[in-house]
Amino acid sequence: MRTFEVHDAAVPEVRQRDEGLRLEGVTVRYGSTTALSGIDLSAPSGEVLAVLGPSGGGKSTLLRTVAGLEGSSRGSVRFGGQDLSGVPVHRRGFGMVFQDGQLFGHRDVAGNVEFGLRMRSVGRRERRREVARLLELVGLAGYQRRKVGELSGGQAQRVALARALAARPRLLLLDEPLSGLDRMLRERLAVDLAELLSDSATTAVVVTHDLDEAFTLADRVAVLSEGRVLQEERPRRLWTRPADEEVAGFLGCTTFLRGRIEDGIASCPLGSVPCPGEHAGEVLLGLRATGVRAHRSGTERNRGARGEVVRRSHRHDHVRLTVAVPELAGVDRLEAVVADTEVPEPGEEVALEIDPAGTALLGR
Ligand SMILES: Nc1ncnc2c1ncn2[C@@H]1O[C@H](COP(=O)(O)OP(=O)(O)OP(=O)(O)O)[C@@H](O)[C@H]1O
Repeated sequence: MRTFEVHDAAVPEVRQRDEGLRLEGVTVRYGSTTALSGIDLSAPSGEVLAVLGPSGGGKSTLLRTVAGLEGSSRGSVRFGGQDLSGVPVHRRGFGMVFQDGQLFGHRDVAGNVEFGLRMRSVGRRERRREVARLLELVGLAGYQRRKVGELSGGQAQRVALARALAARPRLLLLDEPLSGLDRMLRERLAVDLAELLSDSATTAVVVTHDLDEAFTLADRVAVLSEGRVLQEERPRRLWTRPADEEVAGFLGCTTFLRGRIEDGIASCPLGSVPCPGEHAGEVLLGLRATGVRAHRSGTERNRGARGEVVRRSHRHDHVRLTVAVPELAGVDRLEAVVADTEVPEPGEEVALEIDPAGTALLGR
């Protein structure tokens, strides 16, 4: 059985009026499993908060809690200053798109999208125009009369998204909204959706484990793991200044090197990274694969560290290498990238240099 605990904090009503969504101290348990533990999070009015994290971290539970699907909240989930405890799902005025879509099977695509417009008492001609506009937005122009049962999983998900947007909810809750789509469509829709949310100043919470989705859509990103918020930040800042190795690891850093900052430059055995304004001292650098460039030794690009290629794998626009680095203290192997015009063989020696664009400074 699930228990739901909240610790109500006395925030003055005046300050909360335009605050959008605010969670304080939310704890949700399933029997002996604590799915959420003392969550403090907010999505200010008009902003998109992405909640990112590994599988089982509590993302869906968080969304369901905000939606009111978890039963009796007791006051620390608020929207626009209003305490939502006791407010049932259908009275919250929130739009939801969950992974399983949940379309009305007895209505066609237009009937589903139209539903939200009818709720807003939009006239017939305007409804038709709006349905067409929303279907075009989600890449389903002309699908009005298609039966819901004849849609692919990804198409159904897009209809669910159009239906939620049609209702112009005061808060939009999206659970992996683009996960069922192929890469091209996902990228296009993420950009369109970001634009739409921003133009309509919609407040939204997007739950995802996809970094691109989170960073395209969000004004702020929260990293949730094992029911706790590890860090909440503006996307760019989170990307370049993750709090610790766990967050950095989730954001793609695979190698960690000790370095030192002097005069706004962080130096480590692989090279240096400009970091203007950072105070001098020890630092831990997190390197993504794209933060280490490899060159065949014959090209003699630098006098930095060297390593031996252990493995290589072809990606769509570059080749990724696993490189053994006996010279580097504390690191056996690291991931590096190499241009696909100069791919070394396994066993070959490569020179390594740091690419600041793929690095992060931890704990700053
Ligand atoms: N109905 C349930 N009964 C018991 N435990 C549950 C239930 N739903 C979720 N949990 C547990 O709560 C924790 C958080 O689950 P949740 O589904 O919120 O994670 P998630 O981050 O959304 O995962 P995913 O990315 O895999 O969807 C997990 O440990 C999960 O096993």
